[in-house]
Amino acid sequence: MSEADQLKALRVRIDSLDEKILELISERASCAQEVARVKMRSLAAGETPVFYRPEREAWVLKHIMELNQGPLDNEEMARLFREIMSSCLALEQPLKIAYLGPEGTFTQAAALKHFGHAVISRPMAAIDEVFREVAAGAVNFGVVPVENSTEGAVNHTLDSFLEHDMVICGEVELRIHHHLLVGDTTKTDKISRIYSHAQSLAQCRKWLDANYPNVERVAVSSNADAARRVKSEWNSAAIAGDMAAELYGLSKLAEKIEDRPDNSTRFLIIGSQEVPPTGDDKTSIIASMRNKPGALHELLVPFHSNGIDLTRIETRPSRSGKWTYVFFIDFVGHHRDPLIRDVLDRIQQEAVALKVLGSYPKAVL
Ligand SMILES: C=C(O[C@@H]1C=C(C(=O)O)C=C[C@H]1O)C(=O)O
Repeated sequence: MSEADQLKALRVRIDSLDEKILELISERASCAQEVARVKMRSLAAGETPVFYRPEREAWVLKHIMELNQGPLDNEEMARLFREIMSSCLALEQPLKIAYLGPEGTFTQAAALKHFGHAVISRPMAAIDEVFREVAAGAVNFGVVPVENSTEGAVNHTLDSFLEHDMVICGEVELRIHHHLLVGDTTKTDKISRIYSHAQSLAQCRKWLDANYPNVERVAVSSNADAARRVKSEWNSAAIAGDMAAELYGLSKLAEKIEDRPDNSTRFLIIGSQEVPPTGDDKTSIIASMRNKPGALHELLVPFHSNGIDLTRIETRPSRSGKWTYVFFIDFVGHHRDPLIRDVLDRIQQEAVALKVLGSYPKAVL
């Protein structure tokens, strides 16, 4: 067979597969619509339906990854299913998501990675505003950064948990690649100012020291904001990610300039919905202890004696007294697991205050 004939035959096959995929996706979407009808029918008076089920979505993605035999890798396949589920859920109810904006931030990328693209996403000017928007019920969920593998905790987010009653419903992890971006009119040999968010400047500190030691580094409210400023200034550059580069039509003078190649940020999904166990969950708590010797030890012993895996511990000033602290702790397990309940009961006896921020499926993607 000639090359042209072979290609023709393959394209006929692809067309027929696409038709089958189309039919199957439509059938799947109809099932999701039916799920919505069933949920509506069994609603008690005054009750609002819950369409979004993070624990179910985590299971679907994991199931797909287990079944997948290639040639697409697991992450790629799960990403496709993530989008199918997002569109199916939007038929039931399009989710409204507030995120730390403006458009083009890594937090927006995290929101889309977690929920897929079929959501209504609203950029907020500050982390606290995301919390307030969720608390006011103006959106279903919020997305905020909580820690970076190079720079550590995002304190604004931790402190916001002290001020708002919020449930953590999920987590997302995103590899963060930073680029040095310039506009069409930038004179690249005359750059005298580099804009970015303070976290991003810190994540690229060594690269900047080596390549632009004498250039002023200006911290702005987000790296998308940095990218926007560069558009109209011939002597400045921005450090930002792909989304911001695309959004503001900037080009990359240098790519992947983060000091650590595994630079990642973890984001939290905040809302008001408790998530049932999936068998592969994490829990976040805030505990404040009496200000006495051995307080931290007392807090940690119950975890150790029950063999619970702590994934993170962070300390912040409590704001209720000078030199008193609260501990933010993440660990593996769900607060409904009997073992975890036992640990929490033991901590409760020693702590001045204990707040379970939420149990949620471990990030799948
Ligand atoms: C279909 C459902 O509702 C939503 C859509 C899902 C999907 O498309 O697979 C999964 C969970 C829910 O977020 C359901 O509850 O099963």
